[in-house]
Amino acid sequence: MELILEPLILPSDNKRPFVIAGPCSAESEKQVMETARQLAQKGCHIFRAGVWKPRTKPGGFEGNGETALPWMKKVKEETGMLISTEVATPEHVELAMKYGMDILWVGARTTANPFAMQALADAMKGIDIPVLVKNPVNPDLELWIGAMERINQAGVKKLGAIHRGFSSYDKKIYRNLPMWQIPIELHRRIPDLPIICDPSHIGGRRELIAPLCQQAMDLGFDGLIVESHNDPDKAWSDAKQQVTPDVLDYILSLIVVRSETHTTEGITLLRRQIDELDNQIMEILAKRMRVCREIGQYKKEHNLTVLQTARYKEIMEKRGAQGVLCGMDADFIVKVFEGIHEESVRQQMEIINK
Ligand SMILES: C=C(O[C@@H]1C=C(C(=O)O)C=C[C@H]1O)C(=O)O
Repeated sequence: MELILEPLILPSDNKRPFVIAGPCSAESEKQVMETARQLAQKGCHIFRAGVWKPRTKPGGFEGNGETALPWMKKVKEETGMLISTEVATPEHVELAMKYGMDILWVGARTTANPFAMQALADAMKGIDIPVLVKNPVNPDLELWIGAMERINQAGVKKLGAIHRGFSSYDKKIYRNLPMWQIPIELHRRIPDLPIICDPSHIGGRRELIAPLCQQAMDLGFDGLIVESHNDPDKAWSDAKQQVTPDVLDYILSLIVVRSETHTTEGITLLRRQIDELDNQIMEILAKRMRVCREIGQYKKEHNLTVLQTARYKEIMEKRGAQGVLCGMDADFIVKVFEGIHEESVRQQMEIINK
């Protein structure tokens, strides 16, 4: 089904990105108000704080719940910022609305559960505020879109998606793997849906926030949601990935925002070159396949197997190394040649079985 969307019009000093900032959790009235005042002073227009916190294991701080909602309301009254929080159950939606929440978001663990999503969507019937849906924890684009469809069917048209990365067992640089190809594909499928990047949850570390914000801008994301705390090292949750309002302001001041639509003469000429080069790649590939078919004919006549592992291995190693010399990633070249080899084997199989 197609999403019926209305534009998300959120306050921002720039066309792009709009920025949502605030602590991971609303810990105390003092912490919420201090962080909010500092953020407002830096020109932030949308405040975030977790009121209900889904934690991996029991026993941790699970948020202050309804107690924190009057603090959020006070942020709005005192600073004029819009307020936003995560909702995971119908009760959360009801309470958030009761205290004047301006934006709701759905967390990754909830998005991953269709029953929870349907219950949330039913509770959202009749509300007219923006709802942002984080990607599910697993890299499943259909599940992400499905969650948004449920909310959209309930009548919520001001929708946005939040890319917060995907869980993996192997922890490498990132807390959650960015797998940028997934939000890129989401944008291709639903071009009018705003996509917001959450560098705090992708990176899991303060130092990664700036490069991730820049990457999101380079890919044309519409907004950012960043965790900011008045005293990050003492945060009750996600201490490592939060920055002070001051640091956040500095990070945002360094971001270069590029435009997607301003096509210049220069880029048109360069794209012509790309078309020409792609034509050459296609011709060369076709030539290579022709030679492979001849090899297939030879194999048929001499009763040889199509797959020649030693030769395949030699090609992969050589091309990988050549790719690196040409400034390309070895894994990328391996993928390209894996694809070429698969097609070459398929074509030879046709010949051998004729
Ligand atoms: C073309 C051949 O057949 C197969 C395809 C290869 C390729 O496309 O480069 C390499 C080895 C074989 O598995 C060959 O044996 O050389």
